[in-house]
Parts: sequence; C-alpha cells; structure tokens
Amino acid sequence: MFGTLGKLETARLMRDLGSSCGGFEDIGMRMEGEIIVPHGGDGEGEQLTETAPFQQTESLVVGYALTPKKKNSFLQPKLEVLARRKGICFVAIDLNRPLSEQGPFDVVLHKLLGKEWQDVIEDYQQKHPEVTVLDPPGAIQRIHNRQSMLQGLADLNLSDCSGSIFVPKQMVVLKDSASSADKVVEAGLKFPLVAKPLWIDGTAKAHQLFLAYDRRSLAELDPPLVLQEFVNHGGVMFKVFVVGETIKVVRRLSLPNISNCEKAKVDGIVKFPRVSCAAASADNVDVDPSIAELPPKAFLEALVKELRILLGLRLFNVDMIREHGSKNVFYVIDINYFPGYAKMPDYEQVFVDFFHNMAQAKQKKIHCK
Ligand SMILES: O=P(O)(O)O[C@H]1[C@H](O)[C@@H](OP(=O)(O)O)[C@H](OP(=O)(O)O)[C@@H](OP(=O)(O)O)[C@H]1O
Ligand SMILES: Nc1ncnc2c1ncn2[C@@H]1O[C@H](COP(=O)(O)OP(=O)(O)O)[C@@H](O)[C@H]1O
Ligand SMILES: [Mg+2]
Ligand SMILES: [Mg+2]
Repeated sequence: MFGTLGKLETARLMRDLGSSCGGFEDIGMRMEGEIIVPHGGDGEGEQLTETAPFQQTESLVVGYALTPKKKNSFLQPKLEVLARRKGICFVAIDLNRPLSEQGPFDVVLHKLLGKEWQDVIEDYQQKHPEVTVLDPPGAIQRIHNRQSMLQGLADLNLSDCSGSIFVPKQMVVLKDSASSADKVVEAGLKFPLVAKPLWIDGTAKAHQLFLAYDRRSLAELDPPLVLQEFVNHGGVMFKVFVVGETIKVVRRLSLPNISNCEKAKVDGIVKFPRVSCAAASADNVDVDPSIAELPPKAFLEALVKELRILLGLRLFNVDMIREHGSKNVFYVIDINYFPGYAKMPDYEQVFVDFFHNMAQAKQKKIHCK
C-alpha cells in the first residue's frame, strides 16, 4: 500500500498517524529499498535495509529548492538515510508550480538566486508564518554584497576577550576604477589590495579575485568591486561553519604572506588562485603552530552568537584569518550563506540533529497549545 505513495505523502502519513506507533520510518525505508551508507558517523559502512531499527518520534518535512550542484553535494544518500531514521524527509520543490500549492512543509531550505525567487519565498513566508524558511531572503541578500556582508562586524561587543575581531579596511568602487586611485589613498588603504567583485551572483566570476600591487594597476580592474587591504596571515585560514547552534571550524590553506620586498618589486595585477576553496584541509601541512592553531572555542562561540543576531541567519560560514605575528587578532574576510557544507566534517549528523531539534520544538509547541 505504502509503496505507491510519494515521499511527501509518506512523511505526512507518518506525522498524521502520530508518534506513538513505532516503525513508521520503516514505511519510508520500504519505499526506497536498500541503501548503502558510504562512510563515517552514525551508521558507518552500514547496510540499511527495511529491517533497520528506528527510534524516531516526530516527523518533519523539509522542502528544498537548490541548484543541481548544491543538491548533489548536500543531499547525499547518507544524509537522507540518517534523516529518515529521525522522521525527517526531504522533498524537492517544483519551481514550475506555485509554492503554496505544494507541501505542506515544516521547513523550506533554499539557495537560489534572483529577485523572482526572493519574491516567491517572501510571499510564501507571509502566507505561511508557521513554516521555517532557511533562511529569510532579506538576510541572505545582505550577504550577496561584499560591502554589506561585513558591515557591523567590527563593532560587535563580544563576551569573550580571548580574541579580537576586525574586518580589513576596504572601499567600494562602483565605476571607473582608474579614478579610484586617489580615493584609495584618501581612505588610507595600503597596497597591495585584494580586488573582489562586489556582487555574489552565483557565477564563478564572483569569486575571481585579483591582487593589485600599485595605483596604476587599478585601471585594469572591472568594477563594481571592493578593494580590500591584504592582511598577512601565514598562509592558513579558518572556515567557521554554523548550522543553527552548532559551530565547526576547519583549517584551509590560503595565500602566503607578502613580504615588503615583494611589495616593492611587483607591480600590476595578479589573479588570485582559489586555494582556500579546495576540499584539502591544512591539517596535515607543516605550518608553525602559532599560525595553524584554531581560534579559541569560547571566542568563536561569542562571535557566532553575535553574528547569528546581526546577520539573521542560521546557515552560514565565516572565513577568518589570524593577523600574522599576533596571538589572536582575527579578520573576517568573507561570509557565505549555505556554504559547501559537504566539506564540513560530519555534516550529515549535524544537519540531522539540527532538523530533529526543530521537529521536537514544534512538537512541544503543539502539545503546549
Ligand atoms: O566563497 P567561498 O568561501 O569560496 O565559499 C563558497 C561559497 O559559499 C559558494 O557559494 P556562493 O557562490 O553563493 O558564494 C559555494 O557554492 P555553492 O553554494 O554554489 O555550492 C561554495 O560551495 P562549494 O562549491 O561546494 O565549495 C563555497 O565553497
Ligand atoms: N583581505 C585579505 N587578506 C588576505 N587574504 C585574503 C583577503 N581576502 C581574501 N583573501 C584570500 O582569498 C580567498 C578568497 O577570498 P574570499 O573573500 O573568501 O572570497 P570568496 O567569496 O571567493 O571565497 C580567502 O579565502 C583568502 O585565502
Ligand atoms: Mg571565501
Ligand atoms: Mg565567499
């Protein structure tokens, strides 16, 4: 009987039947048949069959609207299996049909670009305030501009003093980068400068950065962009991933320091290689421990606590560098909405716990009414 139901109907049925009956997740498993969990964490290398035991209670339907690339990297079989064990079901949103006619969803998880989608999701959130939209489009919008993304960060009042946080000095160039040279000097920005496209628009070009060594080279750049001081940091950066209340930090390789000698000798612009987005971490590379040491835990917790409020986001990451020669002076250089979580250790379990907590909170709310 259940084999003819779609994922959404099954999830609904699970919920409607309530949490008192064990084995509802079994229904979901039967539909999908046998699934091999590739590796790691809960259910490592395990062959999950329809007889696999479940201890699920609540159920949660997560409608998702993601690019094919994001869907492939994020919605791995292991995530779906672990989620299903907890009664969490992922359902693709059909972009060709009105959103309100789909679902009902408990959560809408999305990362799509464009004003049209923003309007759809805003309208949906207004009509369905009971649905958790991850995350609100207005908050995401702020992250799509490299100037607004860092605003307010330097003024944060952190409850932990084991580190301090800054953003590199930067200015926006909207047009005519040649005439920006004087403004750069006026603003007190020191070369070399990192030139970053102002808008994050989902294209590879938005991530094509340049290093501009001198005034003259600015004319070669394509506005709109931000010009940001390069901060020496010893070639290691930290990606701080946030999923709701959870924080995970990984080291990545970054650009080496630029010596005074190099600054004096080199001119023009140089394309930035995308070292830091490689999946390879900097963990096994031989680096000075004072450079590679992770930011203090309490400091990160205090920072993220403030950032959640400032940004109004639950799914994001922060790229941070430690100023070379300092103990714990950090610069935030980039913030990403719904970043490449597949490269975050144990991301599947982290997301399952995140959604499971949501399901429990929702359940509690219903019981309290
Ligand atoms: O900016 P950096 O620090 O490099 O981090 C990037 C951005 O978050 C990208 O999103 P956006 O282009 O919106 O900024 C994201 O692409 P997707 O969200 O398209 O996957 C990348 O995911 P990976 O490509 O999986 O690494 C992630 O590595
Ligand atoms: N101000 C800076 N000083 C030193 N290195 C930087 C600076 N800004 C960026 N980088 C380096 O360039 C990489 C990419 O820059 P980032 O701002 O994170 O752009 P993207 O959104 O494309 O990841 C960073 O991970 C880091 O290695
Ligand atoms: Mg980055
Ligand atoms: Mg980025």
